[in-house]
Amino acid sequence: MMIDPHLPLTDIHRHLDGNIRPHTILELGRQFNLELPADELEALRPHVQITETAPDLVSFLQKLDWGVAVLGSLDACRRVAYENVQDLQLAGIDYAELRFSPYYMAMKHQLPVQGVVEAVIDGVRAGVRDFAVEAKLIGIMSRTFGTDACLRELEALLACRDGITALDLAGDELGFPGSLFLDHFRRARDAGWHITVHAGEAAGPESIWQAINELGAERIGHGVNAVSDAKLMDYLAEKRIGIESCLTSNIQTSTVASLEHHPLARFLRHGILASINTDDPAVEGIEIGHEYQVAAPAAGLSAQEIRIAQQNGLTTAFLSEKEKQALRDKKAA
Ligand SMILES: O=c1[nH]cnc2c1ncn2[C@@H]1O[C@H](CO)[C@@H](O)[C@H]1O
Ligand SMILES: [Zn+2]
Repeated sequence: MMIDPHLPLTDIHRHLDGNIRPHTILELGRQFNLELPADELEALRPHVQITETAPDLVSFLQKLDWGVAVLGSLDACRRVAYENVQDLQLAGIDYAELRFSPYYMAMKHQLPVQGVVEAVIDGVRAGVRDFAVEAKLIGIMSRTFGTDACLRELEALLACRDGITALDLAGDELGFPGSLFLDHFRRARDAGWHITVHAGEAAGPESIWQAINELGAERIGHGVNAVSDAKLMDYLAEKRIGIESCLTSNIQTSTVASLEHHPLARFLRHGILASINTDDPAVEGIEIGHEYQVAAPAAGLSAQEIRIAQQNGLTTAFLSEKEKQALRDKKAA
C-alpha cells in the first residue's frame, strides 16, 4: 500500500492533451470523418501509446499527435477536457494541475486558439462539478513550434487569465532553449501566474538554472539532469523549488536508462521537494497508481520516501495555504 489514504493524492504534472482516451480518438475520428491508422481499438493502440521505449524525447512526443489530430471542433476540446477530469476521479486523484497547449490542440483543424482555451476551461469546470475532484489549469507554450506560435498561445491564455494558474514551456527542449522565451515569461509573471518549466529533461543542468534565474520557475518539470550539478542540488533544496518527477515517462523517452538509475530517490534524500506525477498517462499506458505502487519502489524509494513524495505534491502545488489545508482536512477525516 504505497499511497497514503490519509493524505491528498495529487498529480501536478499531467498533460490533458497527452491524455486523450484511445476510444475517444476513434469516436472523434469517425465523427469528423478522418483517416486514422486503424479503425478498432487494439489496432490503434500502438499508434497512440508507447509500446516500446522511444529513442528520444521528440520521438516520444509524436505519439501525442493523433490525439490532437481528431480535435475537429471546440466541442471536441471541451469533451476531452471533461473526460480528463473523470479520469482523475477514476484514478483516485484528489487534486490535479492539468496542463495543455492550446496552439497544439488548435493546429490540425485551425481552430481559434482562444476558443480552445475557453473550451478547455469550460470542460474542466464541468468535470470538477460532476466528478467531485479539484483541478487547476496550467497553460503550455509548445516551444517546438517556435517563438511566434508561443506568443499566439500566450496571448490566447492571457485573454482567459483568471481561468489559468500557471505558465509552462514544453516540447523540444534541445531545439528551442528557454533563452528564446524571456519576454513570454515576463508577461506571464506580470499577469500574476505561477511558473513551471520543463527543464533538464533533454538538456543539462544549465537549462534548469536558466529556467529558475531567467524565466522565474518556481517548479521544474522532470529536472532529472540536476543530479550532475551539486550546487544546483543544494540550491533546489534550499530555495524549495519543486521537482515534478514523472518516472515512467523518463524511461519511455530514454531520458533515464532504467528506473533503478532514476534520480528521484537522490532528490528526496537531498531534501528536494520532489513529487510523483504521470506526465501523459494515456500515451504512456499508466496511471498515478502504477507510478506509486510499481515505478517508485522500482526506483529505489522506501515506503517512507514515497509518503514524503506524496506530501511534496501538495506542498509544491500552486494552491493557497488555505486550499491545501482544506484538502488535508478532507482526507484526514
Ligand atoms: O515529457 C514531455 N516533455 C516535454 N514536452 C512534453 C512532454 N509531454 C508532452 N509534452 C508537450 O506538451 C505539449 C502538450 O501538452 C506538447 O507540446 C507536447 O509535445
Ligand atoms: Zn510534461
